[in-house]
Amino acid sequence: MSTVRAFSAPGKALIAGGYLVLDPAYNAYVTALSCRMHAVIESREVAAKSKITIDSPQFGKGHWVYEMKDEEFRVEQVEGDLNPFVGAAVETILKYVEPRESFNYHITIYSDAGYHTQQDTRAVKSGNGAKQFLYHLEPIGQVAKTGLGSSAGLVSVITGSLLSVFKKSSLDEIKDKIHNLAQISHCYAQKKVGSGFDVAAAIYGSIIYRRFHASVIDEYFQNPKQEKLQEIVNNQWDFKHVRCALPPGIKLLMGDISGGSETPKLVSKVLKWKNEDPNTSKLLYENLNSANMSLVNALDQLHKEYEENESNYRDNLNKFSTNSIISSNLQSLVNSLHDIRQYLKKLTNLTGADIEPELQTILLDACFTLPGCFGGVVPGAGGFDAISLLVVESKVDQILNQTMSDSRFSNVSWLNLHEEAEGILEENPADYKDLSA
Ligand SMILES: Nc1ncnc2c1ncn2[C@@H]1O[C@H](COP(=O)(O)OP(=O)(O)O)[C@@H](O)[C@H]1O
Ligand SMILES: C[C@@](O)(CCOP(=O)(O)OP(=O)(O)O)CC(=O)O
Repeated sequence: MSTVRAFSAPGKALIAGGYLVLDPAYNAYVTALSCRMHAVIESREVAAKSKITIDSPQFGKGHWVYEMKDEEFRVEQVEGDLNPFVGAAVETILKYVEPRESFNYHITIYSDAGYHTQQDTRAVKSGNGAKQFLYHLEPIGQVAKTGLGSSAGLVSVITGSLLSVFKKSSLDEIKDKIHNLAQISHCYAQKKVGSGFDVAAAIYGSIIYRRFHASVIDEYFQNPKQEKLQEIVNNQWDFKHVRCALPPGIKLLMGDISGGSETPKLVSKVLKWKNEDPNTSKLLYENLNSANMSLVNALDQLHKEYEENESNYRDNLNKFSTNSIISSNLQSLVNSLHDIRQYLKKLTNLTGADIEPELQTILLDACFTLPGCFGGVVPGAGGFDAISLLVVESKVDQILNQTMSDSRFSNVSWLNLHEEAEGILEENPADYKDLSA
């Protein structure tokens, strides 16, 4: 195997399952996006001390060096500002691998344009033209994010690339271990055990996801010993990641609202209400979950319909987009999106958390009148960040044109994204040459 290898992992949109996914009783529907985080890893001549260097040339001060200190596999950062996600990924992997031979790995990170604002950037293409990335002047912490899960992608590609080279493995052989390690590192960097759907999507791609029990990771945080880490990472975790993808001809359209929301604040409001009113919350969670599962079921039925009779399926999509007849499976899709919104609106009113605030309600109602639109939701934690629509693919251009001159959509920027269902992938290192010059 070549000494240079490259990997990429996708960003995400949580289409259904926000808040519920924090509880291992419920499933969520997560779509992986065409916006990906990349890592190019190279083994360099070994120096006096074993070290890992990470460069993120698209951002100011994007340079971090970590040295391994002793036989305990302790890591010390010797260059760069604090980057908790990079630090946690490097530290955890070394503790897990216990490398006995000296090493000097150099990783270069590249992130696709969708993760961050595109203002004040310069585009740079790789030598062979296969990849293009935007370069910012500011350090990463000062560049506005879009909420597609940059830290989950980052931790996943750093973990994936290092474990692949240390173990001299292909991704498929070690994917579950990469997942477990990335979840642990991401939780450690965030100082909390979240639902982990973003890391799971970065590794496994578009998935129906049910979370692991927080105790799996808590146990290690309480006893952060090497043996414990190895035991936990090598164990089979009790969680669900079943591959999924949108049915053919149906496209996810994401609109950036650039209002911004703080997920932790929204989550704490919802959890407070849930504790204070267990009966009402239980009922609402159950109803919201039924609507979420109706969406999953409708998408599944549409796949089956496509496999059984493709021309009939395409005909139904056409009829829907020209506003005449709607087939029963497409009607179920419309109904499920509508129901999800009703329950998220209830959650908004009962908790006081701006999950589907009035402005988003007005916007989503307007979106429903667009040609070929099945409906839409506020993804993830909701708020003023974004909207996600499911639309007939052949109508996308018309939607983009129509909304450009319609004042109801003046605060929406349609994102240049689509579903790319694949999780972490090995890439061709030649596609990244001459980027960081
Ligand atoms: N391209 C990158 N290079 C280096 N660090 C990055 C990069 N992208 C993200 N990060 C790290 O992830 C942090 C953002 O994580 P977070 O606040 O969880 O946002 P997101 O919702 O996009 O995951 C950044 O402050 C930085 O530490
Ligand atoms: C509320 C949640 O269930 C979903 C949040 O989804 P987002 O996609 O909004 O996530 P961030 O990128 O971290 O803001 C919290 C969770 O599952 O961690």
